[in-house]
Amino acid sequence: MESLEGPTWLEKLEEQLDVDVDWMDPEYVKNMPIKPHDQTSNQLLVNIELHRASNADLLQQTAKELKDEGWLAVYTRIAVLMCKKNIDAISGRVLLQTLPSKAYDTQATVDHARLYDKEFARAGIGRDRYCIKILATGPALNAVKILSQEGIPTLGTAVFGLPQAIACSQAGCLYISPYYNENRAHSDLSLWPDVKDPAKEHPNSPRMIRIIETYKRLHKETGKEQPFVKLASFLSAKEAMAAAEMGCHSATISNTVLGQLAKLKYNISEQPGEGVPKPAHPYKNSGPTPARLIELSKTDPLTANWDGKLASTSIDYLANQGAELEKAIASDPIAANRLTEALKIFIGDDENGETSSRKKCEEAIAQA
Ligand SMILES: O=C(CO)[C@@H](O)[C@H](O)[C@H](O)[C@H](O)COP(=O)(O)O
Repeated sequence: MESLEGPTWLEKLEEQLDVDVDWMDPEYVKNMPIKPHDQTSNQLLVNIELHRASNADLLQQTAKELKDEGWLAVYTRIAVLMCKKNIDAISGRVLLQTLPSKAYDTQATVDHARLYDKEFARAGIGRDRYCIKILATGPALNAVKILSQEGIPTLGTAVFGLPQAIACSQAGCLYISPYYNENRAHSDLSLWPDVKDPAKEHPNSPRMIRIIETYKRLHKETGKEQPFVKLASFLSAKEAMAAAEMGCHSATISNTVLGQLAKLKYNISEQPGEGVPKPAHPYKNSGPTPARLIELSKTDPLTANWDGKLASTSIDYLANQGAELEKAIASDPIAANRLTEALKIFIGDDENGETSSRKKCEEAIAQA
């Protein structure tokens, strides 16, 4: 008979890394079985909240206040106020993303992040309780460089390979979010590599391990802080467990996968591998890659005939508006295609993402 004692997968995972909630509904967040660290989001998730009946009055009020400043002012203020509803239910930061439609425009990205900063300050949320998600393109990471100098915390997102991760370190990101699965796999499961032992068999694990090993090395060699790896885009509970074993600092997990993790009883004999209890700091005195995963970093199942060469940490990926990063992304079909798809999905259409939110805010302004 199944034991009622012992932790759930979710409780076990929280012992090994920081669990974050990738969902903004305040009712959900405050009723979670564990207190999450960060509350992340993206344009799809903000758009869902914006359309909830429970936020209709807040939207109309915000539109009234800011009707002369345009839709982005309304969007930014209400997104911050929707995050504020969760701030007491989490122990860490709330995260909002700059516009995906401006992912190749440095100045527009700087301006939008500064606007978030202003709105967070107005809402009484300090720089230690929020973080701005920025798409990891060459021009947008140049925006991060400016924002880092101003003390605005950032997360480089939609990271699909080592060059983007190194560029995020050079720009001064606090976090990065590599996507374990490509965005399209969430709606087309034929694109999902649903393997038995994700840490070892998921084709993206080698890239994750290379990023973590590179940050550990850079931390040791330079003494400089490196971004913490917050893995995103999971499709199953076992993938989230794999994030801990691979050595990620945190995992941002959708309400669906969090629900699965909370239902499963943890039994080590059924796990292919196991993470270690979370260290005080991910890179200071960090342990090695687990022995059973060590060979992975020499492979790249996502690249046919991979030459085994690691992206160099001495290249300045940010110079000339991020020209070297753009070159590196263009030469890696996986990173290039997945980044293009992520942008397309976040920009969205009449029903989803930035485009739908813009329409909703413009309608609210018209009625104000
Ligand atoms: O990157 C973060 C958090 O930093 C996530 O919100 C990330 O956008 C998502 O996990 C992925 O994009 C997958 O989300 P979705 O396409 O299912 O909404």
